[in-house]
Amino acid sequence: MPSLHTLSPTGTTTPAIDRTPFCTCCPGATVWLTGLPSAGKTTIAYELADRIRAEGRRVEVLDGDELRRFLSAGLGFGRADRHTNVQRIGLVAEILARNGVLALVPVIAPYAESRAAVRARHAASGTPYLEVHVAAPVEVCSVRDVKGLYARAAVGELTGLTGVDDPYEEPESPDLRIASHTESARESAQALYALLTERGLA
Ligand SMILES: Nc1ncnc2c1ncn2[C@@H]1O[C@H](COP(=O)(O)OS(=O)(=O)O)[C@@H](OP(=O)(O)O)[C@H]1O
Ligand SMILES: Nc1ncnc2c1ncn2[C@@H]1O[C@H](COP(=O)(O)OP(=O)(O)O)[C@@H](O)[C@H]1O
Repeated sequence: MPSLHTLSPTGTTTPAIDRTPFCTCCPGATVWLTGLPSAGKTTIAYELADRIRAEGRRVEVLDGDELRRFLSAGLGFGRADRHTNVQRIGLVAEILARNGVLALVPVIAPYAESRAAVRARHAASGTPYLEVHVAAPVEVCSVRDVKGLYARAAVGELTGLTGVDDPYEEPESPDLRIASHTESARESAQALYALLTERGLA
């Protein structure tokens, strides 16, 4: 059953701005979905975004691929560049979240130190932050191989692939760990929705 939300007034004067009524009763938050390539981060983020948007919440998916084309253009996949990428995305997410948006971030973020810095930035501004480990193991991810990266790594066309020949530091105590290899994407999105509800964020 859809939850009850308070709706803001509908504006009529500036057509260029989306004036769709939106829920103002839940605070914004950042939900960072970390995990290996093809673990299911993007699928879960968009599935959840559709559901939450339908309830009148403002929600944005900060898609790693898209952000790397613009915000992080020119960055590679070495440790320093991945850290920079994650900090930049963390900043954007925090700005959105502290302004009432639910920011869903399906980005690998392989280093615990990078993730901790993003969490600390949110804590400093009192902005809710959830870390979700999308935990399909590399054996499953490499079969899914949505973008063909594992196949390219297997024949030596790609090096530095997370989980293959580049590190992935698993979160030790995430707010939620999703077994995205033993359940459907819909079930995974539902588990995350349940956590948001429990924390008063949806
Ligand atoms: N070497 C290597 N390692 C990992 N990932 C790679 C690599 N090369 C390209 N890609 C593709 O880049 C997508 C975005 O990466 P991210 O910005 O999420 O990575 S990171 O957080 O900066 O580590 C990431 O997207 P997802 O597959 O959705 O995770 C990959 O498809
Ligand atoms: N429980 C699940 N959660 C998310 N994706 C799943 C799940 N089960 C199977 N999948 C499939 O796994 C693939 C994950 O791809 P994607 O979401 O692009 O991964 P990532 O963003 O982590 O690289 C998709 O083809 C999706 O349909």
